[in-house]
Amino acid sequence: MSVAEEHQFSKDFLFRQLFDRESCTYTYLLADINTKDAVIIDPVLELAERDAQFIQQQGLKLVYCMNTHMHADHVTGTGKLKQLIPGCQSIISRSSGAKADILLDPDSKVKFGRHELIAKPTPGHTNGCMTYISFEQGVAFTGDTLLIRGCGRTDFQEGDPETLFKSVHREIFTLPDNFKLYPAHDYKGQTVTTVWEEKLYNARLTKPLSEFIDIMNNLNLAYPKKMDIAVPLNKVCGIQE
Ligand SMILES: N[C@@H](CCC(=O)N[C@@H](CSS)C(=O)NCC(=O)O)C(=O)O
Ligand SMILES: [Fe+2]
Repeated sequence: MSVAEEHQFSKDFLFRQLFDRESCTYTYLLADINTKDAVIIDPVLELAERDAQFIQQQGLKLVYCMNTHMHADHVTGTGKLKQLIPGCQSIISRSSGAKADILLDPDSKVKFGRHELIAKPTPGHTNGCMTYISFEQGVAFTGDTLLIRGCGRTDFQEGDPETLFKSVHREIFTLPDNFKLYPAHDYKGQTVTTVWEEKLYNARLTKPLSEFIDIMNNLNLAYPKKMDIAVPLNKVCGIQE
């Protein structure tokens, strides 16, 4: 497998990767180009107006605001987008413990136009982490479970290294090699990876489980600056009027 053989999006699938410079969060806008039905994954509060404007400019109808997990480092833009775009519904996993219009169970499908995302539980960074997969488009949105050449930390919320390792090996590394992986964050300017690349080059997840656990238990990262504000707000999917 090489970069040239990456899975390509179909012509009626709109994909946009948006970025928040402050929290280094990636937000993804996906849509059915024919029906205009759209979903957004992991929006950021401070950029909700940017996202709403883009959705309006493209003539899209935002049906769902989805979160891969209950974020600890930024406030989700879900609540704000629901105010800006009436009718759109919030989505998160049931196992997150957060409140939302729709709570996803394992293998739940999120449909927009003729497209769909399948929710696969990938706990370990938090209990409620989901990876959203489009098998037709060959793409997975991994949240903080898998980051490019790394992975989400496991030292707060319900983090557990062994659970994360098993989630990735069960749900992500079993996908076809040419599937593209889009994470919720990148701190080095990387934008996308593939299953093949991560199985070969991921600095943490290519290690044996015992070594992985040791790495994760010794990251010594500072807690996210906004954690005390973000977690309670994200428990209700962002700001409420
Ligand atoms: N410095 C940032 C927080 C950075 C951080 O902790 N990132 C998380 C994802 S957001 S919950 C993470 O899992 N990082 C893994 C890693 O290896 O960096 C801030 O203050 O917001
Ligand atoms: Fe996170």
